[in-house]
Amino acid sequence: MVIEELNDHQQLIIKVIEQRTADIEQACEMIVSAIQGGNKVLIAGNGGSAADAQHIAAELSGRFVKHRKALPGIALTTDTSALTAIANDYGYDHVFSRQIEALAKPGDLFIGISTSGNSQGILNAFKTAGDIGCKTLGLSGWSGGKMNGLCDLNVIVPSEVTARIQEIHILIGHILCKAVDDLF
Ligand SMILES: O=C(CO)[C@@H](O)[C@H](O)[C@H](O)[C@H](O)COP(=O)(O)O
Ligand SMILES: [Zn+2]
Repeated sequence: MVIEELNDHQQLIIKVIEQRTADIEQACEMIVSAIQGGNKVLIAGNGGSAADAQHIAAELSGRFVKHRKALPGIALTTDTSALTAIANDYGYDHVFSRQIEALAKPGDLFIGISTSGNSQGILNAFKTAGDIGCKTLGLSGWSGGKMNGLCDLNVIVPSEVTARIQEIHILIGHILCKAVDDLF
């Protein structure tokens, strides 16, 4: 079992290198240009992708590898008061879009993470972020799901296995953080 899992991961990395390098480079340009322009990066996802959102945000406000100034990365998955109030009063599908309505400004970058590309809360968040004039970056899997067409760039990990997709998402997250570190 273990060697099969490791081999699956390795095969997927090879596919990502072959098929998605240009998209990941474009995603790096999006985050670099948002940060250079003095904008915020807002990030959201469910379950393991919520953890990814927090992980990436913390590496912006804290640090990734090198010491540099603190940067505005905010995960929309951490404020349990906001999450529970919005879910209770408006429905779970609004937990991210409502926070975006409250916090986002034109030029900010919203990163929505969904392995299926179909989580309604993330889809609503893309619609609201786009309406406000944010740049929008998706990290997804399968064929991109309903996130296709809802974000400026949807980086689709070519797999149908949630765990494998998530493993590549955090790799992409670290590459985005490296691109930001390289600015300083
Ligand atoms: O981490 C895992 C599975 O590896 C789960 O927690 C997973 O993130 C959850 O089932 C999510 O709700 C899946 O949502 P999504 O990626 O399709 O948007
Ligand atoms: Zn997981």
